Amino acid sequence: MAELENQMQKLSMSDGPGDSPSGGSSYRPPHVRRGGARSGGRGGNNQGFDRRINNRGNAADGSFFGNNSQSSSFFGYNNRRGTGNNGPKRGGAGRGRYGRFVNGEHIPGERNEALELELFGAPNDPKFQSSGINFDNYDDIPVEASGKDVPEAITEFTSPPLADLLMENIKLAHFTKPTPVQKYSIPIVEQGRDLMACAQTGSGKTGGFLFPVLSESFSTGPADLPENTQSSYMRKAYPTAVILAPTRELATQIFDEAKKFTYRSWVKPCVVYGGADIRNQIRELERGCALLVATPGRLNDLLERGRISLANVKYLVLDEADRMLDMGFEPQIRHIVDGCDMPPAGERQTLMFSATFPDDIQHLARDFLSDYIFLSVGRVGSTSENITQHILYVEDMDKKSALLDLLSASNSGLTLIFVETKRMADELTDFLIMQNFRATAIHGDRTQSERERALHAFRNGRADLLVATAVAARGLDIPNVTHVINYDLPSDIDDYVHRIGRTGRAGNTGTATAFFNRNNKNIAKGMVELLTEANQEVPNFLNDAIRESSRGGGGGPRGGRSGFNSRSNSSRDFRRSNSRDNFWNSNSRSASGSGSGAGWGGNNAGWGNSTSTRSNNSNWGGNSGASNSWW
Ligand SMILES: Nc1ncnc2c1ncn2[C@@H]1O[C@H](COP(=O)(O)OP(=O)(O)OP(=O)(O)O)[C@@H](O)[C@H]1O
Repeated sequence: MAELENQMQKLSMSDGPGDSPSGGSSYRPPHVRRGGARSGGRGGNNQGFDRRINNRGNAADGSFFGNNSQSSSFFGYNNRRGTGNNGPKRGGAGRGRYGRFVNGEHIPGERNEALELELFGAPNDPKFQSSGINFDNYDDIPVEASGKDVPEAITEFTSPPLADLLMENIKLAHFTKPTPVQKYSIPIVEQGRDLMACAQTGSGKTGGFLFPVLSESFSTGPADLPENTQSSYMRKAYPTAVILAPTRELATQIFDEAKKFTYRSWVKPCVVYGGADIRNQIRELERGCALLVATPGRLNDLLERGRISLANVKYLVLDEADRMLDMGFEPQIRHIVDGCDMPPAGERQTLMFSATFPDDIQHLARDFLSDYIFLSVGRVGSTSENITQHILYVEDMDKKSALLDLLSASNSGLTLIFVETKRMADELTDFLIMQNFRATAIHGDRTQSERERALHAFRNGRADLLVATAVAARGLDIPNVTHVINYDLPSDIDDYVHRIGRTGRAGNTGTATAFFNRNNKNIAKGMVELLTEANQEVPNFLNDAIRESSRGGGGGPRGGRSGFNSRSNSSRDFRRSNSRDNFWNSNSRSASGSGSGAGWGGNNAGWGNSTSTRSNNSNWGGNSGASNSWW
């Protein structure tokens, strides 16, 4: 990484005159600077980590292209995973590992060493994310929790409030203490409240919803099946918890996390997503499903086929809700929440999690959440200081050379390269392979098995470069990603936040480099705000670009949802801005460090009015369409 930092210095903006907006800080390709010698690929052995080879399904090295990673990620270990040489007997890793809930008591399944190794890894196994040197710094991030009667945060993982079995599983995962979002979410959910939580990328939001939901489920056991269910000729799944996620990869990843923390419990997790064989998913659902992770489209499909009922749902989690709406899942989500048999807000608990919450998404919360607590760890949409950000001025035609320079300077860890189009992802991957780099690609035009193989290769380090479109921007937690390169910047600053958040996770450090030029003027302002806030260097050309934009200099598309040239305005709970409701005279907590949650505001005077505001929510689904243009 130090070498990379040095190389960054060499790519300094003051290299010489150019045609950047500031007139003197453009990137100079190597062939101009030093006579055209191109840097060779890391590894330099052209092992053919090629999407074309992937397409042929023809294992060049026989190690990963040939295997069917799909089966391991979807079916779960209880029926497909190999038993290995020293593996368990049939039934050891199979159904015997599940616990039971008998007469109000949770009886955990047997322990199984081989399965534990598979789920939790050996200590220091690089395939499993371990917390980094800056993990404790999360405690310094200011936390604000607003809403009525915000519960006191916990400071440690303890039982109570967490169920004993969950504590054991948390220990197996080598988690020693909760992250800020977990410190708050655990008591909030335990007390039956709804939650909208915003915390920086890589700061443990998945545990933030899984821990309390599982802990409660372990303690309360399965819900009774609704009446008349036995008469159906089809076996339906009646999950108690439903987690919606925008992409198949993220759904799979949440499922994998759920497998860890449900280990030996009565809670059987399942995952369903599009692009995979629905019959296999149905078969798996028929074996029972207490916690369902799903992408909205596939869940709708299964609901329409009568394979799932939502009548027993106690917990609904919307992970990366803003992205789901961006992707056009709005009608499906509304149908799932409002048009089927799910209990209404107030009778279920609803949790929304993301690192960014634009205002329009916060308004959505009015429809889905009831009397919720808004939690923000740091400023909404901020980036982690664990990520060192570099912005280089690079014209489009010089990007390939600049990329080669960067790659030749970094020789450890995995690098994720974001581009805007699927075509560009393929083109750049081909280019990198030609340069002897071990690259693969992930984007929406690849088949599901190709996408899974690409991710698998990247996770295992067999391909150390992954060229990706926005499909990989959200939520993916891949250990040892040390560098994220925005070869093409996104047009929405929130997308930039999520993309660079693939590095610098769980207290680890990482580097993010972006190629900026006139076409990206629309996010210059947002970037300056982000960089300043995260104590990063702000190059002059960004300020020049802002000035040029404000003079109406044109160029580049308009900004994303956040609006032209600016970041999302949602730095806090949007209900606060509704001063007529007198909403925020109420009880909030603001804390950092110990999470002790000193009172903020401190009086409850506002709740007469705010209660009436919330009571409108009982009509959600009825009039919300009219009042909320987002839908
Ligand atoms: N309490 C903890 N102690 C140590 N590591 C943790 C803890 N909680 C989560 N982690 C690890 O931190 C990493 C990031 O967690 P997670 O993927 O939940 O982040 P996130 O906030 O959801 O990120 P994103 O916004 O990108 O989705 C994971 O590898 C997870 O295993």
